[in-house]
Amino acid sequence: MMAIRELKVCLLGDTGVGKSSIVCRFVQDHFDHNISPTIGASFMTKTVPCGNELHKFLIWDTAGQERDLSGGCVASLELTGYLKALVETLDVQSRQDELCSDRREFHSLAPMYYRGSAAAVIVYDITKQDSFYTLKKWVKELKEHGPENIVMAIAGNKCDLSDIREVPLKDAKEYAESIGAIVVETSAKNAINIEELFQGISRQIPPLDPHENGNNGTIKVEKPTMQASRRCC
Ligand SMILES: Nc1nc2c(ncn2[C@@H]2O[C@H](COP(=O)(O)OP(=O)(O)OP(=O)(O)O)[C@@H](O)[C@H]2O)c(=O)[nH]1
Repeated sequence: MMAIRELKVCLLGDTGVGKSSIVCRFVQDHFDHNISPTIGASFMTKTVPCGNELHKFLIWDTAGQERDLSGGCVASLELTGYLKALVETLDVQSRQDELCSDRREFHSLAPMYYRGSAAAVIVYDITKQDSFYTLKKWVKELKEHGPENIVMAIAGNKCDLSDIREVPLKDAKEYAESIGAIVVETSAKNAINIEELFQGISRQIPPLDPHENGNNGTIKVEKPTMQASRRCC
């Protein structure tokens, strides 16, 4: 018998750094050169074994670019039944209505995605120094407003393009160490370190107390399963 734990994870970072591509590679082992920019946010799940537990990642992929939410709301509200339940819990619907009418920028929505998250994957593009500055802004925001014990994982994506790199790995490692984050260079395109990124997160999540009897939001299941809740591309 294994305990299944639901872990909310959000992806944050500049537009075009590859957040959706990382999720798509992790959940579906697929890469799309023509992937569309995210509007609002998208949601997927994947369950992976971790020691004596199963970690069911509830992954929120957020939009990196500020957009007019009057369009974004439509996409964001095309939700699965499961997601609807989650959204009701978070009271996202009423907040989105409010935000749509105000046409505020998407960053106002970000707290809904990192609130209650066990982990945040903050992504930058190793070929774009600016995306590393944006990453630092996200870290600052998480430190100030995010959950207290949130696991932070930094992904330096597009490492297949290291010949045009602008951000040295050393800089990312030093920064990650200074904030107590995991860091890994990834390539969603070439499937490099994507599994390892999420395994690293799993390892940072303290195991459940074996004496607890499943009344802490966990479910006992017979066998490990892998699943994706919907297509991302
Ligand atoms: N070479 C290379 N290109 C990548 C990689 N990951 C993503 N891309 C490309 O980068 C572009 C942006 O990828 P997305 O996954 O949409 O980026 P995003 O961060 O989700 O962007 P927003 O939705 O705007 O926030 C697409 O053309 C991808 O094909 C990678 O590892 N290597």
